[in-house]
Amino acid sequence: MIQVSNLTKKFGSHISLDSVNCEFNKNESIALMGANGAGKTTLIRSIMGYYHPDAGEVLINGLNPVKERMKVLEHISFVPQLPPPIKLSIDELLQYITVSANVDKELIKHYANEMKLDIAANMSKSFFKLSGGMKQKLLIAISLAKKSDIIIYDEPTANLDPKARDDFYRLLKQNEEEKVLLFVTHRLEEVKDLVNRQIYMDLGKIVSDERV
Ligand SMILES: Nc1ncnc2c1ncn2[C@@H]1O[C@H](COP(=O)(O)OP(=O)(O)OP(=O)(O)O)[C@@H](O)[C@H]1O
Repeated sequence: MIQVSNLTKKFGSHISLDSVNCEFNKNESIALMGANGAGKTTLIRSIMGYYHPDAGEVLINGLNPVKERMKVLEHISFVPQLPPPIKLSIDELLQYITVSANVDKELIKHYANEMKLDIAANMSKSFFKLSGGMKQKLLIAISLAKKSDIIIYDEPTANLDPKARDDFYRLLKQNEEEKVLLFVTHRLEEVKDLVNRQIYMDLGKIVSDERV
């Protein structure tokens, strides 16, 4: 589903990805780990077509994510490390997502409810005025409701309290079948039951890739 071939990405003279090769297929749940600056975020941004590679390529279901970004993003649910500074109200945001990405609004509300986010009480509030944890819960609810075949999470639990983390992992467990789940994390023990592949990066390279 995701093929990364000889992918190199530089920022100035710094090599963030150094000829990376990997493949991610259906029914794989991958913990992507490594020290700060190892290249994890650069890899997932490259998968989503944010960056032009300096060499090599990424293919998502055969499509180039830089050239066919909109088509590729239809297949991907993504929750970033830091929530984006969205100025829309929750109501407007849900409306926008429902129309632009064809996501079922009621399903977003369902998952928000499962994440113990009181969406009804916050409908008119701006997204950026929610607490860090509330933003993350809403983004997670949207990512699950989107029903994509590729789910990418870049350390999504930093702002979640332990109960919310448990809720999140439970929902994810119910939703991982027939998908690629790519989970950037520094806490393997939290996602151990969820993943069946563990990849470590260092200095822009994959240094270990184990199926577990
Ligand atoms: N937009 C950018 N401009 C310049 N340098 C960048 C950019 N994005 C990443 N880098 C550099 O690329 C390297 C890899 O960064 P990346 O964010 O991919 O690491 P990471 O493994 O996700 O780290 P962390 O665990 O801290 O999130 C770092 O040295 C970083 O400074």
